[in-house]
Amino acid sequence: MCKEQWLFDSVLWLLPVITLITGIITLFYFLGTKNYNYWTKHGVFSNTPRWPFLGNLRISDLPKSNRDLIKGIYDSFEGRGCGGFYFLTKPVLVVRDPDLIVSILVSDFTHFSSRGFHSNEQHDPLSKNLIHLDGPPWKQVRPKMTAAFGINKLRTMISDMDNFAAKTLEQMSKHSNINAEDLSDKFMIDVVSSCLFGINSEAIENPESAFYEVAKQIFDGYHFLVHVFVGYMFPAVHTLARMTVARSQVTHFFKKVTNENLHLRKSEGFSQRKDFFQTLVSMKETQEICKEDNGGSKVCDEDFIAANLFMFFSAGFDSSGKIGAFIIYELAANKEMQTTLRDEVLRVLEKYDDKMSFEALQEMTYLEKIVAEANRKYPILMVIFRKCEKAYRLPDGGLIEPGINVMIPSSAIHYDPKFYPDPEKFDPERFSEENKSQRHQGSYLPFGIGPRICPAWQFAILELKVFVARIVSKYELDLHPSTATPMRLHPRNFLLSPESDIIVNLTKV
Ligand code: HEM
Repeated sequence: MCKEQWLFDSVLWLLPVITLITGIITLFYFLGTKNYNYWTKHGVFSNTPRWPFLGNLRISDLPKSNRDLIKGIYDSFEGRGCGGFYFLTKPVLVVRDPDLIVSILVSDFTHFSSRGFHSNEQHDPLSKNLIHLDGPPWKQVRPKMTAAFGINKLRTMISDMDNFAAKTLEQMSKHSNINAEDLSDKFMIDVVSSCLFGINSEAIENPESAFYEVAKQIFDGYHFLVHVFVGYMFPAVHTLARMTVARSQVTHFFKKVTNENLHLRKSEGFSQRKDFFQTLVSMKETQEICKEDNGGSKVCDEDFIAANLFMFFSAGFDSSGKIGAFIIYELAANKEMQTTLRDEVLRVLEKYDDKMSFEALQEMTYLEKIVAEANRKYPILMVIFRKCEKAYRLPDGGLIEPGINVMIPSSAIHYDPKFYPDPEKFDPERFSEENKSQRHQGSYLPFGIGPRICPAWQFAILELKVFVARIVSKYELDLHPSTATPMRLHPRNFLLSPESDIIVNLTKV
């Protein structure tokens, strides 16, 4: 074959291959960037993404912790009230301005009443819980559930909380040091199980407590994080992969506990108790609507009770448990603060004959400030999630369409020196009456604000106060040399968590 012929044949062969490769690259580029003008089209500022499919994320972001990733996104809109972010190819509105935060979470709530967590109800019995409900069913069940946390009900729970604090102290007396997260989790598990569900979970006393075992499985690994992330960002993928809120053994456990508790209550006569479990039972009996979809409306059933027992148990023990551990850490790291708190607690308890009561807790104002600052420095949820339900005009004219996800990066706001100078410092005086009165409502968001605020926020504050007050009244706390200082945070956990154990030495006072 002559040279010309060979060249001609090669070009003939190569031409379709080159065309195919060019076509694939063009298609890949087109699909990976076709959404990138979404924010510009809707009049919202955004930073131009560099790579197809990655959106505004960068490869260098991947090793970052969740908290640092959120801070990076927040910082990328410095000087603006909000900005359009491309999370991979998905447009998400990120809000910075406290005025706009208050509008979205409070005054214009009707546009943003949904959280946007996806669930696969047909094959996930635990999905019908308050955190995952949106739209009319959420509006219908939320006030009934919140009523179980009214201030008069909370007052009656304090003696129960204090009994568990006494059991905690008894366990502590057997050891010279403690694992703060373990201790705090066990206290919160027993308090939530008893006060809300009338169940004795025996987490503090019984090393083989089934509730403690299942609690560890709920947030162990990344099951919940992946479920929330994929469901929020890519609901279709979530449905296709039949993702569930919890692993199957956890689902089985809460269904079984619900069934047993229902039988027990039936045998006792339902009207005996007035706790949260009873609220759920009443909602089942009055056939409250808890879901509306294409298949019509669904009423509260036994799965609805199991789903909310699961979610209130999980949300209840883990968030408060972590804050309890962070407070112990801060007290052990700061002896002066610890002594001031102990003096206050002992003085007030003496006045009330060592009886823990709502009034006594109210007089512990330094404790109040410490709990508030712990919730500032350790914003457990890191982000408040919303989904736009009704088209919304931003103050500068930008349009937010229904279906668009909204993220309020509370952890980054809590570390913005504009709101909290020297943000790494644990400083209870940020919550003096004077400082509190000057703070913008939209810059302190540990529990959210507005109609979708954490329904149990006062319950959480009370249990934390009882736990911390009793411990400092009996023990001097010092950090064990094995505890990392400064504290390192877990890079990937769904909730803000310490990376390693917080071990604290105990000395009786
Ligand atoms: C220090 C402890 C706690 C913190 C920091 C915390 C924080 C939060 C936050 C930030 C939200 C989202 C609010 C929003 O989207 O606007 C939330 C919602 C929720 N929390 Fe808490 N929480 C705590 C304790 C508890 C406890 C003890 C329970 C139950 C016993 C609980 C149950 C819930 C539930 C069910 C929701 C969903 C409410 C809804 O969607 O209507 N939380 N919490």
